[in-house]
Amino acid sequence: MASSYLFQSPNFSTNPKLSSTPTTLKATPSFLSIKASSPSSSSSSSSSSNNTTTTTTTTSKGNSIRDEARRQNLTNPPQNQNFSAKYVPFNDDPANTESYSLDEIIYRSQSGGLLDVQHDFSALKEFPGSYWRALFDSRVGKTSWPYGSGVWSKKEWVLPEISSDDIVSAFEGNSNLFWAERFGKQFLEMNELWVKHCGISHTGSFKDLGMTVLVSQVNRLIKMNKPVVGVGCASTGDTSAALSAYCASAGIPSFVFLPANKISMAQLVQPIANGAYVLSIDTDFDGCMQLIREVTSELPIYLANSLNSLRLEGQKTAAIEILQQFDWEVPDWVIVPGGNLGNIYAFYKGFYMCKELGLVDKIPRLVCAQAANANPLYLYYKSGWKDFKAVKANRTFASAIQIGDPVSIDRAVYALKQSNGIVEEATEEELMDAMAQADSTGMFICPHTGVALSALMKLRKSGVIRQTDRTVVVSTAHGLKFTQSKIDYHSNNIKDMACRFANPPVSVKADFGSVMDVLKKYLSKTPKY
Ligand SMILES: Cc1ncc(COP(=O)(O)O)c(C=O)c1O
Ligand SMILES: N[C@@H](CCOP(=O)(O)O)C(=O)O
Repeated sequence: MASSYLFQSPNFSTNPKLSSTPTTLKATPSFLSIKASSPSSSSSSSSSSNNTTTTTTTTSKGNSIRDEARRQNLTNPPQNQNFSAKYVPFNDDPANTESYSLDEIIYRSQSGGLLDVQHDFSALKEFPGSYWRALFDSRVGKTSWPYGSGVWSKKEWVLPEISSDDIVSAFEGNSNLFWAERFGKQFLEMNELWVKHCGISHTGSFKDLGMTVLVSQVNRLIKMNKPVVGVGCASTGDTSAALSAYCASAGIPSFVFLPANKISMAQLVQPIANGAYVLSIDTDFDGCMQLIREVTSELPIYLANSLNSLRLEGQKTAAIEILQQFDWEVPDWVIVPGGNLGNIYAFYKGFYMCKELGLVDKIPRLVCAQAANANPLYLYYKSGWKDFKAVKANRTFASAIQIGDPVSIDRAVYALKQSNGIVEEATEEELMDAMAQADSTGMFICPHTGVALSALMKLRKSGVIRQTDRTVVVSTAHGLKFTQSKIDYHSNNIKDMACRFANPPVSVKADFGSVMDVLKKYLSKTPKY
């Protein structure tokens, strides 16, 4: 290893106040050797792979699913050996031959532009679309390693060359495509409204999909003795939660830069609990992003934000999953809340690959929905794509998308242009009302999904999205991460907001008469079902 550093572990006081626990800790250069691992445990079987030893848990039958995968030679099925992928400059002149192995540590092209993971389509095209559909369908709901994961069930299209032994997975993906029957009918007069619940996931957001890929590749790099001592990110909460969980699972150190007091308590506690080295920095997300870019260019800490195109390889599988869940029928619209703007491109890429490789014959139109308080893409779109300006992102209840200078702006513009897409925005009142309305129909969504639903309501009202259009709203995080925003709303405790759908609890004395009085009053006003 070229150079390595030992970072002091977070040293929290015994009775810490959560808001003050992440502290600025000193990094002390020293030597640290990280042992790459498979998520592993103590017992019986062990094997050698490259230069490290992997120990795996045994099942009652004596074999772990990892062992079983090796035994069945699923680790590198012979038909996969022709598939490959490499980094190329994003959306560059096809005549440019610049490319890099995925085993290189590189985030930008020679010209400073974004990179993209390019798959060898000619090898993938040797198999017809029907082959891929059948293969992917055959893996859903299974426990075979690693294909039981919604991401790794598409391994050949994600990281075709990684050994299954190196994969770090929580069997993420395969998330619910929820038929939002009541919301669709009641508020939009639509029968075909679906919510892709990417937030019902291991760490409660869609970030798990990308992070399993990135951390798996890091695990491989460490096994190859590449100079990596840990993985780092700037975060509005969800990226750091996913990063710390996957790193903890693999025994790899993680470093997270959080904007102080700008993320929810539930999100803050996730990396703390998973043992990440957490820096709470007195700036906003864009400031943290700038810092992590500088730090990762100086220290052998691998960058985990979506600037790193590996992440998008995992995230794109949510798009493939949507098609799969509709039996390979293509919806008319897919609406995605946007912040750093990697995900909108990931969705485009997933749909594009399915079309290009013959699984479907078209792609849906994409909508990217932004909070009006952090809307650089929306403003760019409204200028006719003439004038991009980063903005200072203002506070929004959709705190995970409080981003003013998105790193993937070029990817987002490309995805929207290629899909005849649209950008919409939602004010604070609109997004909070939409979240409350959705919750009142049995969902429990995050404010970002409120942004996407609010965009849908506007597009329905203007007639752009029609009553019969099959529409998928991507729900990006679990509502339980954002309970404070719901508490504020339902307590009517938000300045300058009517909170029209607030449903505050009723305080009542602990006697039968008082309880009966309030119930009778309520029932006399409530419509009968
Ligand atoms: C919950 C949630 N929704 C939406 C987004 C936006 O995704 P992207 O940054 O890829 O645009 C993020 C992160 O940015 C997020 O954490
Ligand atoms: N919402 C994100 C912001 C960073 O986005 P990334 O996809 O570039 O990591 C977060 O949760 O941190």
